[in-house]
Amino acid sequence: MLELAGVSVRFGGRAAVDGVDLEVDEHETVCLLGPSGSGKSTLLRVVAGLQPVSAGRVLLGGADQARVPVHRRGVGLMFQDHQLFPHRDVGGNVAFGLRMQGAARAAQQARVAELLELVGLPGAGRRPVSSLSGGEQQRVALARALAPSPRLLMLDEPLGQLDRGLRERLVVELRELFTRLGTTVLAVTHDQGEAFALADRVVVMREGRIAQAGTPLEVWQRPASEFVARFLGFDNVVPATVSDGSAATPWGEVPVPEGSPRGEHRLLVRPAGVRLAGDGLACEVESRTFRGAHVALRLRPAGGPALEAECDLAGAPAPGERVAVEFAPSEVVVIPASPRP
Ligand SMILES: Nc1ncnc2c1ncn2[C@@H]1O[C@H](COP(=O)(O)OP(=O)(O)OP(=O)(O)O)[C@@H](O)[C@H]1O
Repeated sequence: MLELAGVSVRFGGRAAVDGVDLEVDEHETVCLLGPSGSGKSTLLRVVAGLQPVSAGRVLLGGADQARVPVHRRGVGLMFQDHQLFPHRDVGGNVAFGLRMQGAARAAQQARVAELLELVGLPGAGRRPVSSLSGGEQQRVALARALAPSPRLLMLDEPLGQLDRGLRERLVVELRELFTRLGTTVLAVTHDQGEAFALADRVVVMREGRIAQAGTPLEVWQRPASEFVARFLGFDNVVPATVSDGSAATPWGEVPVPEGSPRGEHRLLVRPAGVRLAGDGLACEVESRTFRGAHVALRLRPAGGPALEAECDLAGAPAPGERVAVEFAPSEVVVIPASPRP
């Protein structure tokens, strides 16, 4: 459906997007994820035709888009601030793309009603936009983007402004909706929770390049680099010398999964793999945070950097207490040393 080949965008001397190759299949939802300034929005604007490339090609349905203007690309756009037209009612907003397409009035009305039904706002066509809550405005913006049946829907921080609870609900709704409609989606977010909940595939960006692409599970289970691991919020990363079955680290010997590459690498231990034990690495509890079903501990070990651990609510040690921990190899990932990213 969408293919980017060697796409670069330079502003002055700096590459905001640097030689990106990316494919999005029909019916697939791909989320671009990355820190601020990593080039996500620029890439989206390139696909939409709002940003010329310095190098590379953009193909939609196999056709080069170099000379195709924005309104002929057949892509739908929904931005963070959803930019509804304040002087039009809900129906007028949703009908916008249909008017642009020159659809007949009756067809517009039928499609608007269908879309409002779809996004959970049946019969809201006459309401003024100003009377809607943030979440409702988001739904209207989505209905407006979907109304002309774009072959590719692009979302830039679609839930950016909303509070967390609402975002978590909407992201589930979006996913269900896209699955049901078979929409092809390219979305941008800097929130990994959102990306992982929404996407069939996530693409982690760093300084204009792809640091890792894979299913949410693949990326979560096997971050390709220390950058990706830390971006996902995993802070237990240390240098390690891996030999058969275990690794020498600043925390002492840590068991590693079978088949881990030997040699000088980085080692990640997910917090769930740092377990309180009768015997093991001596640590002092620096802090504990209740996180619903478990407690997150920050530990100061006798040697090496701080460790994040998880334990049950019952019997969670208090700050200042001394504990011992051992490592569960199933939660250990050896990250092969490689040049950037
Ligand atoms: N029109 C422009 N002129 C000059 N520099 C730009 C322009 N647009 C973007 N940039 C720069 O390109 C880089 C990538 O920006 P971009 O907005 O694509 O990042 P992003 O990953 O979407 O960030 P955010 O999450 O903050 O929106 C940034 O360093 C930005 O300052």
